[in-house]
Amino acid sequence: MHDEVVLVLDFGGQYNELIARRVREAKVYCEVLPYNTPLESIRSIAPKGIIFTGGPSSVYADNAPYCDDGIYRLGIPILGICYGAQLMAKQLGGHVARAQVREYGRTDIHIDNQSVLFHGIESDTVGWMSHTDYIDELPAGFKVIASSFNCPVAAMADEERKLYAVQFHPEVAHTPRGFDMLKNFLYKVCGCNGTWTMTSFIEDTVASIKERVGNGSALCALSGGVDSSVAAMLVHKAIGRRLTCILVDHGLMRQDEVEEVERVFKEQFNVNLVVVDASDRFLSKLKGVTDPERKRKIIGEEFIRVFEEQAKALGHIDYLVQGTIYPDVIESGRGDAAVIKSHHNVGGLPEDIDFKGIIEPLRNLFKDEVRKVGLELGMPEKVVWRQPFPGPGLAIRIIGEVTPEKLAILRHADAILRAEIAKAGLDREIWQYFAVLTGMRSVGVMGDERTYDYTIALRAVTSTDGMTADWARIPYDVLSNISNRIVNEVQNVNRVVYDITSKPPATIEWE
Ligand SMILES: Nc1ncnc2c1ncn2[C@@H]1O[C@H](COP(=O)(O)OP(=O)(O)OP(=O)(O)O)[C@@H](O)[C@H]1O
Ligand SMILES: O=c1[nH]c(=O)c2[nH+]cn([C@@H]3O[C@H](COP(=O)(O)O)[C@@H](O)[C@H]3O)c2[nH]1
Ligand SMILES: NC(=O)CC[C@H](N)C(=O)O
Ligand SMILES: [Mg+2]
Repeated sequence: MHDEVVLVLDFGGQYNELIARRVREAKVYCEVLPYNTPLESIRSIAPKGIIFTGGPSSVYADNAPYCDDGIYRLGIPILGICYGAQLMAKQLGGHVARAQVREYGRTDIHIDNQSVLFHGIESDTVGWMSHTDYIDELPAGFKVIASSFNCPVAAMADEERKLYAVQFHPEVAHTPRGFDMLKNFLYKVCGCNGTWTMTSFIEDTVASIKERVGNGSALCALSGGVDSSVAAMLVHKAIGRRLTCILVDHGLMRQDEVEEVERVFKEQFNVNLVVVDASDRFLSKLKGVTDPERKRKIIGEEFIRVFEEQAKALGHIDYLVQGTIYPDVIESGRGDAAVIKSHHNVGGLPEDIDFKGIIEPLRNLFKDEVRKVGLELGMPEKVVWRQPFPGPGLAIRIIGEVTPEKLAILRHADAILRAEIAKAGLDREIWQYFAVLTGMRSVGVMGDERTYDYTIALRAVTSTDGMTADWARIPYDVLSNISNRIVNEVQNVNRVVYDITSKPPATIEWE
């Protein structure tokens, strides 16, 4: 279906999808596959090039992920990054050892810009490093094409066989010429033309949904968020009125949210939309539960049960559509990556699901790419630029047990925060902003009387893809208005604090 494909083989790095996304930014279609994908499958895809990602293992450790070494004889250009570079060295007869001096972060490197990989780049540049091991002996046929003070083989190449390896990470923004290096690999080494665009993504996706669903029907879990709205539009383009959207009111939504989503969807889009009030059942399942991962799993399971019941009520439904995107997948712990939190729609999914299959057209994209698709589909800016809201809703913004009383407090505080941010004109600049009910109580004085009430935390972050984030520098005056209004207007709150941690080491949500 695609005239040029590049494969990214996944060896378990946290940020490896960044590589795929850079490839797409260079207008080349790209897929991420597990490191142990059989050679026959790779051959049948006939990629123009292959990129190996980094990963947490050492190549000489037991159980280190190894790909089939026949891959080097396919005649397909390969670029190994970090762990991927070390693996290439090891498998082709070189040697990898623990480095005397490990390198983390910004590192000066000297490159040989005669090598195609580095064409057009000044010979003294910067590479972002993150490694404990290094290549201490080259495999036969390779030469060094970059080095740093502590790392003699910061990059190596066998230009004849079109095999390249870099110890640093060209995919991160902190390697300033990294994108140019990747483009050299794609265009000059692999011979890609860069013809892929978001329009072709839409065409291909719609075509493949058409083929998969055939004459069948589908149910879309629609939250009103940008991911599920874009997913719904793509499926709607493919199968029209055979799609029904279900919005579950789990009682964990923000103030007026259900009514607003219902209005926008009924007015703006010609889709079947059913709103299900399931608040009682979610709240009763969550009663007494305090562990964040358990909350997430309970909500994930209950979502699916509601979808199954609705599917039965509607008659015959084959597929469930979800707006899952890549960060949901990676943080839930895919392949060799660590579990950070179980996103309700991935790690929180139950094992037995009563649908023929799940359709997730956005599973490989980042949020900002999803927004591009939405704009391309002509969706209203209001929907496309909506701030993200997690499926488990306010349940993961109330630390500890979720109760109707706490929900009422949080909803009110959150509505004030959102109104003040909008009033200050900051809603587009800040990626996500919300209130958290910390579950902590402290002493205050109001009207000369002692109070012992809850603390609300404000969380506001800037980000492009939700994978990393920084706390937003909200002007003090705006913070002050928010704080005054919350303690004055919300019952049972006597203190407001502002969360000033980035991600990592914190995450955006508190649970
Ligand atoms: N209340 C809900 N009713 C139905 N489906 C939901 C609900 N909340 C979440 N989902 C499903 O779970 C998926 C993941 O939720 P998530 O919050 O990541 O995406 P989103 O709501 O579509 O977009 P955003 O991240 O911008 O909020 C959604 O795309 C949707 O398919
Ligand atoms: O649909 C979702 N289901 C979930 O279970 C979930 N958990 C976190 N998020 C959202 O993902 C982004 C990253 O959040 P974290 O830094 O808290 O992991 C932020 O935008 C979060 O709001 C979720 N979205
Ligand atoms: N970021 C990486 O890929 C690290 C590779 C390997 N684990 C090392 O420490 O050298
Ligand atoms: Mg959402």
